Amino acid sequence: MMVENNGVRLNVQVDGAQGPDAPTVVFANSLGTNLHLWDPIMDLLPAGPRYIRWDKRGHGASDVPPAPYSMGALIADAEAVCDALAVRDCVFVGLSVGGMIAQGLAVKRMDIVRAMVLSNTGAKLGTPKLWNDRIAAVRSQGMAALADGIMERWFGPAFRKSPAVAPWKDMLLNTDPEGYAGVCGAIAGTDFITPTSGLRLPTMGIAGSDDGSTPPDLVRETVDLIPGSDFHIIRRAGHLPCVEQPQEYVDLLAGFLTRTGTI
Ligand SMILES: O=C(O)CCC(=O)CC(=O)O
Repeated sequence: MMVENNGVRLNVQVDGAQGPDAPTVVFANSLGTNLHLWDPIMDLLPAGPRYIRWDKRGHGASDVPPAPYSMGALIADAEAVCDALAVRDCVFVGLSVGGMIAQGLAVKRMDIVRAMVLSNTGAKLGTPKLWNDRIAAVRSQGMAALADGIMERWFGPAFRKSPAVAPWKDMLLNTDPEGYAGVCGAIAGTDFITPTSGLRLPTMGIAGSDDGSTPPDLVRETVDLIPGSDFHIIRRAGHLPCVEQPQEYVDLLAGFLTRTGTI
């Protein structure tokens, strides 16, 4: 289905239970990926909840407005998706920039987010210079010039050398450079350290031992801003542990859904 936010159409997929009465888990994906990032875990997730995911603006089958995007716009997109599907009290799982969206949405809409999973993310990612250099590179050279470096940060060495890496590299290469640059702009302008420090909700952090984008210490420092949070490292995984170690990822999610009374 398509959901519109301020003239931008967002591609949304709902799996599992249908309808707002079921406990709901919402997934927000990372830069250069689309909602199929979550495909490897979908069949492993516990039955019962409604599972919602969408393509961020500029990614997948969603519209590609001109770059740059603001983090406020990405959060408003998440809000529009959740409101269109009458989501209340969900568990919001955000990976990387998706985890920034989780933090921003939790600050803005506690009625939507009851608990969150901050996966491979931070309250602040990199520096404005890093993102502005990335925008300049994608604009002048396209996605292909960035792809090998990104694969090194996304995946551990064994996965990177295996044939399994090909569809994920294709997903990146098929990302619209305008959409990619747009989301880089949103990350460049975001520092959630102060707002996230004020959050009080059940939170679990997940990191990948080989993550070259958001290393374990960054994820740990971020979830430590929220009292009572817990933190887990998945071994033999990089920036996208839901792809590299799907069963371990689901085991952590299922444990969190149980602890938060979602299932
Ligand atoms: O993955 C994200 O959403 C942002 C972090 C990043 O830069 C990933 C990468 O290394 O390309």
